[in-house]
Amino acid sequence: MELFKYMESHDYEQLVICQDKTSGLKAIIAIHDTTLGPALGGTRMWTYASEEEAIEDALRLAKGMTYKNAAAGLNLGGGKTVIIGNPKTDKNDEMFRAFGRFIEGLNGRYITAEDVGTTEEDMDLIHLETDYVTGVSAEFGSSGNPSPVTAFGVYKGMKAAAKEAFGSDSLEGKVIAVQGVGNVAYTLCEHLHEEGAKLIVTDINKEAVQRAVDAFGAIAVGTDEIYSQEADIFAPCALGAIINDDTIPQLKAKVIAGSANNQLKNPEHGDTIHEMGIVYAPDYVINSGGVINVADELAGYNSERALKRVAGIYDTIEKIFAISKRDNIPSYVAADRLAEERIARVAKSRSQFLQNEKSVLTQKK
Ligand SMILES: NC(=O)C1=CN([C@@H]2O[C@H](COP(=O)(O)OP(=O)(O)OC[C@H]3O[C@@H](n4cnc5c(N)ncnc54)[C@H](O)[C@@H]3O)[C@@H](O)[C@H]2O)C=CC1
Ligand SMILES: CC(C)CC(=O)C(=O)O
Repeated sequence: MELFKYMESHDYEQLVICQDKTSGLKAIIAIHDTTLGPALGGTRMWTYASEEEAIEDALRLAKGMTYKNAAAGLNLGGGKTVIIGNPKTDKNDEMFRAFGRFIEGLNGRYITAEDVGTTEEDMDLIHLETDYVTGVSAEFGSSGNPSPVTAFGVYKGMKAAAKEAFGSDSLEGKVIAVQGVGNVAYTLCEHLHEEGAKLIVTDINKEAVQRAVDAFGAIAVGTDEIYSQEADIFAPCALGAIINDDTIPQLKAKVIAGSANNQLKNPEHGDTIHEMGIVYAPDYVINSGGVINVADELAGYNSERALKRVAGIYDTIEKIFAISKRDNIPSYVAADRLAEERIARVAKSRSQFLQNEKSVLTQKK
């Protein structure tokens, strides 16, 4: 990859490579855009096939956070970290403390939280070294693990998508195929089951599948069979790039609404499902509940306020469908437009000169 060329073409601000030999930390912090405020985005720990793949993932996910935070109406920019390693075997306390010190060194340009492979306990270790971390334990007056709130937001967004597709937002009796029943999807299934939806689930983890079968009477299917189920709604809650040339022809669902980041393999796949009449709830909008929740910590966490804001994902999704219809564009383009227009408006409103202690006018002769 030609790094500067890539960063320039996607408007990235900064890439920080952090290593600590003692703990084995190998982290990449990507900051995409801080027009709206400091960059907030989680830390992912994953085994990457190469360093290049890890850098690409950090950059891609950071840009996604810029759009997610902007569309959610947060005064925050976009960033993300990936730590290279196996979250089951390669973690140690010193690693997260060392990482916390690197974050502290950025002096508030980047604030972290949980993502795939990291936990509340990891955030608590980071918190020993910096205040620029959210999703830490409730005992520190914080919001804790964001996954249940992400799930609540996905549930609300799915209802808005159901209204668009079926004329009613009731999920009672709807057949919903859920891909991956991990942290977010398990709580999502709780909401769906409570409302009377019929669940079909898959996961590479057999225990996770069994848990959903036992708790919700879900029907278990193989990982390759989930796309072709006779379902009303497909809820991707595991991996990215699962809407692609192979899977689209198999889909029978009229709605795609799930928590996974970067669901469209390429933008063209968003065009194809739009042309097929499938109602797609853009990923970074429907899954923004977690970041809305952790962002609330920055103002002193208030769970009632945060949940009310997360419930607003329903309205944001409705607004995106309205833009999509008005401008005759796919919903993913409508979401991008919403985010980009907000960033452009704020950039313009902040462009006038403001005197501060570094200004030429205040420098002592
Ligand atoms: N946790 C959160 O608050 C947020 C999560 N997300 C996204 O939502 C998705 C799920 O996140 P979590 O539930 O936190 O992760 P998780 O790791 O707890 O759950 C993911 C599940 O997917 C399963 N899985 C992996 N590969 C699979 C495959 N090929 N087929 C079927 N299942 C497979 C895993 O075994 C696991 O049970 C991720 O894409 C994440 O980036 C997005 C926003 C916030
Ligand atoms: C809790 C969030 C900060 C996690 C995140 O990075 C995301 O929404 O993808």
